[in-house]
Amino acid sequence: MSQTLLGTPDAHATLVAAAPPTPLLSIHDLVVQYRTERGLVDAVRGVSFDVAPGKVTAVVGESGSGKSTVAQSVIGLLAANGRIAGGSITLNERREGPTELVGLSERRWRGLRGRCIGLIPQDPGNSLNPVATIGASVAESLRIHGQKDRRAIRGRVLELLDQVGIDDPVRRAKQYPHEFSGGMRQRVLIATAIANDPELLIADEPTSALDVTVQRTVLDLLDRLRQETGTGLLFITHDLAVAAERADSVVVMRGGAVQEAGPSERVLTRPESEYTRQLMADAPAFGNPGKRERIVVVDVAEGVGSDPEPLISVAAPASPVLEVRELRQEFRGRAELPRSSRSMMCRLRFHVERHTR
Ligand SMILES: Nc1ncnc2c1ncn2[C@@H]1O[C@H](COP(=O)(O)OP(=O)(O)OP(=O)(O)O)[C@@H](O)[C@H]1O
Repeated sequence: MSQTLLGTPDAHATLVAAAPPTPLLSIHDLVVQYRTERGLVDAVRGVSFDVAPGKVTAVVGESGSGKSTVAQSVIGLLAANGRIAGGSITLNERREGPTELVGLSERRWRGLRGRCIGLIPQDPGNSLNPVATIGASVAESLRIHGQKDRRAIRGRVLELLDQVGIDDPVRRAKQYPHEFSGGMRQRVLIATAIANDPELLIADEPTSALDVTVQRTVLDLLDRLRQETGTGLLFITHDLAVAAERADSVVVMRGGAVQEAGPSERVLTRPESEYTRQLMADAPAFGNPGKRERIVVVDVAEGVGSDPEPLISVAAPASPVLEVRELRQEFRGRAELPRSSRSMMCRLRFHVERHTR
């Protein structure tokens, strides 16, 4: 007598293997409001999406679309005038299983924040205590979560600094934030965020305050650490090109709502929503190559005197100064401009594809 398909052990194994993994984070129908002089404002209106374990989910959208509000809700750090008015945020926590984050008491948040969810903030300049040494800042995140043994803490701090690529950690740990560059400070903040092996990292525009040359190394570092530790990453960015390069899935937000969500490869190559298409068309380093015009940049010179901006000459620009200014911005995101040789002519040749409207 033939067995039913479901009855065979092999078929069962196949079905189990094919089942999608339980999401690390599930946001369902999230509504967030801010109290303002004009009354209550809905900043997030019914947002739902998941973050898979060990994967990168990028939330993209223009300024004011609600990206940071979602991130702040997930880590329980909404501004004092903000409140979650509806929905749920469930963290599938390694130790305690599914944990509802909406309505969590501050006491429970203190146990969870930093231990289960790490935050990499936007501005490394303002996020470290200026009067604490680098070592003390990283150590603090370990102490908060119960680490008491001074020797173990010191060892772990040095290990973390080394892990995020800070040379000579013994010497560096004794220095203060002002002795570190922006990129180095961001590495320290990443070390702090991963100190307690969180299952979820939230990075809110982690490189937007950094020089373009440093942005890539910091993003590479995040990629490497994520792969090493298996941490899921909720990545807030306005940069679609970065999302395309780094994210497994993308959530496109507009006006506090999700316009479109799915695997980044699909969303950013075959968008279903007109808004995503528009965002892609407007992104300088992104979009439909068929709609681009090629401009050859013939010279880039370091700015001189009171104008530190790079001076860029283009062959046959479609229109004058304004576009050259736009091009400077575009360069920031695309190529390393030589900064060291001020006033020295740098003969560089770049091919820049510029979107034409
Ligand atoms: N503390 C606040 N009080 C009142 N309104 C706020 C507050 N914080 C944010 N908002 C408003 O909520 C909406 C969403 O803001 P949010 O910062 O989440 O957007 P965003 O997509 O992260 O933007 P950006 O990329 O500029 O940071 C905006 O209309 C913003 O003005």
